[in-house]
Amino acid sequence: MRLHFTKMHGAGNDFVVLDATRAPVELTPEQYRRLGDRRFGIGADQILIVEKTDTPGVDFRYRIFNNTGDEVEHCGNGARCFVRYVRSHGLTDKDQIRVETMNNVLELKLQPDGRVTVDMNTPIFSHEKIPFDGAGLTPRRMGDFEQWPVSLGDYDVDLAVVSMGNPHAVQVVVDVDSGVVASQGPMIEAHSRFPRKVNAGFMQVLSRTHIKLRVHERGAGETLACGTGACAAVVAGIRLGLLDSRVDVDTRGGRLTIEWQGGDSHVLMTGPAQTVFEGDIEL
Ligand SMILES: N[C@H](CCC[C@H](N)C(=O)O)C(=O)O
Repeated sequence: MRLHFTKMHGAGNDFVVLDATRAPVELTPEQYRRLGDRRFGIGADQILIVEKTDTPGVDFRYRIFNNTGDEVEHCGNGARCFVRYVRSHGLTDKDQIRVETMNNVLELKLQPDGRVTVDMNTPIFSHEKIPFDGAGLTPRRMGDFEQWPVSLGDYDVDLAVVSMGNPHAVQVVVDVDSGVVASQGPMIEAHSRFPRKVNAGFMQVLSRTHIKLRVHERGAGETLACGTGACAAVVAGIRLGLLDSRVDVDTRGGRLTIEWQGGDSHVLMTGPAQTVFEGDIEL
């Protein structure tokens, strides 16, 4: 099967984007893995599928597959690339579109400076919905939030847990470049207290309006940036009393800006979205 694709990235989190608006794209997990493979395929953290939808008030459907082949609920950096893609491929002439994912509807807006703002909806804190099993743990209360002492064997890590539609465990660390991402990321990702695994975020607070963030992503390993991870880290940092309502997030791939007014307000994420090349692949 010959597939036309577009290679894109949002702050270094990279994607293969496939257009399924004219004909359905139904691939096997092995074929998604091949597309994401940096040696035997194109190479990407995630594969994004653009589909039509007949849901009233919604412009497109947005499906996301990690490069391990599993379909997931959300991808923030991918959402920014999504709107860049549909505009540049003539699938819409709107500057603001609404797209539905597995469990969400997002508003995506192209900004005059070329960046994209995504309304990421409200964060989810219910342990049942994250999902997170905190049974038997005594959380440390900080601000109006909790840090949960999850055991990694011979030591505990203090995790703030939140979902942006996909699960995140955020740890406040003194230095994101101290090696903790490589040593702790895989253990947290696969920890039994996260029944559907989890994206493991490591946040270094530089000021109340500026953090450094590295994320070991569920089903992709460490990525150069994680959009939902940046939202989760800022939401957790605000509730822990460490951050103000608008924060610049420096990731290894670029800068994202996250805004959240607390409560039931929506999280807004603004950042870059770039097309790298187009091509065809024989699967
Ligand atoms: N690895 C994530 C999906 C991609 C999220 C990330 N690339 C983003 O920008 O939000 C998960 O399994 O939930």
